[in-house]
Amino acid sequence: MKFPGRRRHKHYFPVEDKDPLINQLGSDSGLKHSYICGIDQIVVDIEAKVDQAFLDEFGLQRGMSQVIESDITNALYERLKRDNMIDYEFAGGTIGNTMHNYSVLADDRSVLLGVMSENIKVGSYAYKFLCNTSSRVDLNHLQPVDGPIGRCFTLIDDSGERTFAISAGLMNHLRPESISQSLIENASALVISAYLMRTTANETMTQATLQAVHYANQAGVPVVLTLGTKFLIEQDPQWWAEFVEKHVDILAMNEEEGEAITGFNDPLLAADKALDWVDLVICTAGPRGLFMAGYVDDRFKRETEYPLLPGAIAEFNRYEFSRGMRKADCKNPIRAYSHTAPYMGGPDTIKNTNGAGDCALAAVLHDLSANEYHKLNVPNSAKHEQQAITYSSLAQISKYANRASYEVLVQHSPRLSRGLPEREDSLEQSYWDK
Ligand SMILES: Nc1ncnc2c1ncn2[C@@H]1O[C@H](COP(=O)(O)OP(=O)(O)OP(=O)(O)O)[C@@H](O)[C@H]1O
Ligand SMILES: Nc1nc2c(ncn2[C@@H]2O[C@H](CO)[C@@H](O)[C@H]2O)c(=O)[nH]1
Repeated sequence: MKFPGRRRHKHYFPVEDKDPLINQLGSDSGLKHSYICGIDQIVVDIEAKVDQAFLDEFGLQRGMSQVIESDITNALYERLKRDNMIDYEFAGGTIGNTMHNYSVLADDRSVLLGVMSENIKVGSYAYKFLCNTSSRVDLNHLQPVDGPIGRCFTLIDDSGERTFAISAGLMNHLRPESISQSLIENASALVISAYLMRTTANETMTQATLQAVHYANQAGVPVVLTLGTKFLIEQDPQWWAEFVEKHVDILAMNEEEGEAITGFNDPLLAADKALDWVDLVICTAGPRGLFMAGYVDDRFKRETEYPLLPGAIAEFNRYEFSRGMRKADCKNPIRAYSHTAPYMGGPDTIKNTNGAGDCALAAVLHDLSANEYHKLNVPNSAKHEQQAITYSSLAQISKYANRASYEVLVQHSPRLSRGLPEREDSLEQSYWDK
């Protein structure tokens, strides 16, 4: 587990400089390891720039992620090939991306559950998926299937809006019996997306996911749900709200998905509403940055040193220096919120926004897992007198998440090609000399 950098609010990730025991973490030998576990529909993204006429030609709805039948898939693929429109083909999937990015950021193990073709030809989509996934992502628990993985046509228009057309292949054929109970029970978190509930009668992905969620709920392993796309949630917001309340501990969404599930279009109010159901909320808001909301016990709350912010909840960031806790672990739970603008105000030129939210979630997962890792290896640390679920404060985590998603904005793919720099170029030398 990587604990990079020095702990300063200017920096993006904390290290407990003052705790001598932390030095034990310098050498990795003999340490207990934590990992996170994610489930996904295994897909390769096929990216192309298109216009509205192109979407109309194939009956695709702009901005949506939709599943397409094989006749449309074939026609679409032929057309993209014929006109030489494919920009790149790269491993994708919202949780696949998140696990990859987590492993790159943390330089540590994550486990990805899903299906994989049992016979793989060099150059096939299955081959591409494996080649484009970090070697730190453990793929040994994938369930073999006799057929292709999924394809996700990622069609981007002039305004940067993405339309996803999914050719499912056998991506939804993960079976409940392929989920290892002990693997889930020993994870720091189980990470799922709303897409996993979009299956047809003969597909078993939804049952497999519910099986994993059941194991996690029973064992007290935090279930992290990312909402994927607002269109899915809008179909039955009531069902989603009940599912989240019953089974989910940490909810990640963007502002549109937040509105779909809570009815509030203000990301702060949406995060606040979601806190009625879960312990921690991450709500990304594109160029407006990121909101987080969580609980802290009154005796552990920490006041911010930053200016208090106006908003739908007055001075909402007052306790943003607090580490997040489960509501059930608080004697007197109070709500803490944080907002962070995009890192460096956002890049001058955005190359790609696809997967920026997935990357922000990966950074939050790094912080959660770092807390578990620290607790496993230094259980007597003063740090764990507080039964927190995060290693850092909400303010610190959201900075880190924005820093990580910035990296996606300045590259062409949703998957990080390398970790964050040990020393940020933007910080002056004197900062590092201190
Ligand atoms: N136009 C932008 N300018 C500056 N920063 C941005 C912009 N778009 C995204 N970001 C950064 O990326 C983070 C996540 O973005 P966004 O809200 O678009 O996620 P998302 O819609 O969940 O993305 P995806 O579903 O593709 O993963 C934001 O919190 C912000 O830090
Ligand atoms: N698992 C899954 N991922 C999707 C779906 N639609 C879009 N995505 C992924 O979302 C990612 C961006 O967040 C892309 O890399 C896509 O692969 C879907 O239906 N299921």
